[in-house]
Amino acid sequence: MTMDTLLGCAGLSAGYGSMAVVRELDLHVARGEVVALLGANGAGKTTTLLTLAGQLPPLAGTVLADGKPTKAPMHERCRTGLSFITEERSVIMGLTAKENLKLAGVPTAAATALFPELEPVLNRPAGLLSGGEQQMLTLARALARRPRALLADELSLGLAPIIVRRLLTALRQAADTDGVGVLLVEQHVRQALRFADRVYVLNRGRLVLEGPVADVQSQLGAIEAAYLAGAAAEPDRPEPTAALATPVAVPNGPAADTEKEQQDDERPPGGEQGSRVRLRQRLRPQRSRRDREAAGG
Ligand SMILES: Nc1ncnc2c1ncn2[C@@H]1O[C@H](COP(=O)(O)OP(=O)(O)OP(=O)(O)O)[C@@H](O)[C@H]1O
Repeated sequence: MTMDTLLGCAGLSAGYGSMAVVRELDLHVARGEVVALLGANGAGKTTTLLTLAGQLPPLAGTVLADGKPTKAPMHERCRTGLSFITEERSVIMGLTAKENLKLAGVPTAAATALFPELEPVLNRPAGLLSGGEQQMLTLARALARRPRALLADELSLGLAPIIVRRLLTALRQAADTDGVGVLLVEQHVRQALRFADRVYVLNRGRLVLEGPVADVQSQLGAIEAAYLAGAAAEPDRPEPTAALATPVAVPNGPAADTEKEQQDDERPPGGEQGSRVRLRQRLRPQRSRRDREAAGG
């Protein structure tokens, strides 16, 4: 961790009631970094983001903001430069795109400067926008407020690869140009790794791998096989740490459009409906309206 650390955690256990689903997690995101948090369905990614955002209290350990421990709730964190895009679409469907921006206090010009694609649809109800346009609106709303740190949970759920690239490009630019620190949970693993600087991989709530993307590229095949593809479907199998001892070469580097990657990109992200239902359930008792508005970016 450096002076530039915007958000992170040390020895964090997180979960629901007294049940920890994330254990002993150390993680940090520095200014200008895009960091990918990966893991199979149920690995604890959303729980981690909720806890880092101040939405769930930690069961143990410390959440860090600007390198210092914090217990501030999410609405306070949002006032001091945090933005959290949850996996639920957070635009208000009955309002136009322009009204959604106005409600968030974001000038239309600032949003269209980030996403010129929104210009022709500004007067359309958000509910009639495509999924990609809705997420551009969400991201424009979040980035136009110039956050210092941004948590994004499956921003590209269910979207076409070309839109995923567009959204991730915008995040990368925000990191490069404005120094935003981005922590990204993404189902499109290979896409995410093209844009990320570093990666953390969770398996059943525990960190099993971390490092710069360049260092873990060679292990990507093993990581996918061990933690990202079948792990959720086979919850009782032994911890597959041995798989990582034998790095599997990935024939094409991150910039190549391989057939495998194409398949990865085209694959419908798993557990969409389940994730959304769970998110709603876990937030219902705790989420105030103010939090929801803040979370929307
Ligand atoms: N409100 C809740 N109460 C109890 N357990 C929960 C609650 N929400 C989630 N869980 C459990 O916590 C574990 C981690 O879930 P989490 O949603 O953080 O994983 P994830 O990696 O984000 O998965 P996904 O990719 O499916 O969104 C899972 O076993 C899940 O069933």
